[in-house]
Amino acid sequence: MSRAALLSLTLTDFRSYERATLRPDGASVYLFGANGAGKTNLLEAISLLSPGKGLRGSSLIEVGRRLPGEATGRAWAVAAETEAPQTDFGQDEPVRLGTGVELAGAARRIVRIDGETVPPGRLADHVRPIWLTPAQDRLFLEAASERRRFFDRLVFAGEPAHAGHANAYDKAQRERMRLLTDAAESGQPADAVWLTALEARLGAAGALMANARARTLMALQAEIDSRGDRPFPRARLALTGEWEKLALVGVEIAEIEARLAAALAAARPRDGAAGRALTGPHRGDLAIHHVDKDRPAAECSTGEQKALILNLVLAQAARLSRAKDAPNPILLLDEVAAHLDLKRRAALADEITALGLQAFLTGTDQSLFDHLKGRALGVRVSELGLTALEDV
Ligand SMILES: Nc1ncnc2c1ncn2[C@@H]1O[C@H](COP(=O)(O)OP(=O)(O)OP(=O)(O)O)[C@@H](O)[C@H]1O
Repeated sequence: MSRAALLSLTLTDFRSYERATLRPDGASVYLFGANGAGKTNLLEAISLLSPGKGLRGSSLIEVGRRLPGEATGRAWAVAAETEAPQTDFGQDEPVRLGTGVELAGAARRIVRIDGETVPPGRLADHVRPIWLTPAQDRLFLEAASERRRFFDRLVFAGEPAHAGHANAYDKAQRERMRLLTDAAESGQPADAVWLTALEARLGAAGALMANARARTLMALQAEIDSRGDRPFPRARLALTGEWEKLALVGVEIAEIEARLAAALAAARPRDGAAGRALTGPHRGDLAIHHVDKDRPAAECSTGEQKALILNLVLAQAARLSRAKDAPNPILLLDEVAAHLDLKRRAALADEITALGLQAFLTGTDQSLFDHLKGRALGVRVSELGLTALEDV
């Protein structure tokens, strides 16, 4: 597989943009401009070239352009061209990707690849964005669910099937809880056959989730440990969930599946009374330890935490950039450079270049990207729109 980088990006009625086009032609891009100029909006548009709600987790109606006072956003579109995979027979024409809604207020977005409407999951065949945003500055203060979500995105970038398993798990979980809470409220027993079928589904999807997380964790840890002389803090990672722990010690997936289904069956009365399932892969946490400081990440400074998480993202990007059968990840780094000291900023620029990755970075000041000059496309974002510098 080739770099699978973006050649062009066009936004129509997306957030603050009536229409804007960016032509990175496969290069990395740094976007600079005043607060509120529209830098993050561009990264968000790229993040929507993958299944899900993008880097802000917004609903579809929020992203359509709205003038002040308008209640509903317009119909919007994000279109991109990516490099076609390099095959033994050479390189094909660029792939055309598109997403958006055709009617304002539509509940589902449409995804098209080369003009054909496809399920959003197919985007992962072409683009795999991984992002780091200011929202993740609070990662270690937030509930475990935020860290799981963050980690699951990294897992997903390497194993797109993970999202399907997580969705199947959530759906079965909601159905099971509805049965159990209805039974608890009515005093009538729940349909045991139906519950058993749902728990079998939860066992199967949950075991696959736990396994994928464990696999990614081990690969990430190996990647972090193997990358020596760098100015980014090394992390020691752990998954605290009981099902991930089983996967980490090598318990077979069929065994995890059977044990999870049995644990859920045994927990019916307890879960019904609590109104939520008290065991399963929706419960664990990602623990990150700063190796050199020998402290949990939560006890580190804001800058150290940012550098730890960035190092995690870079490790995953480095791993995936070597994968033969998947597109390279595209890094979306929102306001990351401003948190890094000079040495780390230089190292980040060198690493993006050395890995041959396409990255999109934002910051208020052009000088934050001095190390990327000549190696990336600089774009000024202002009320005049996007103005590319000519220094690539
Ligand atoms: N649906 C929308 N329609 C029109 N404008 C929107 C919409 N959603 C957000 N905006 C506008 O987009 C702007 C925010 O853009 P963005 O978050 O990309 O800024 P930024 O350049 O990343 O700023 P900062 O440096 O402060 O992070 C705001 O002015 C906001 O009002």
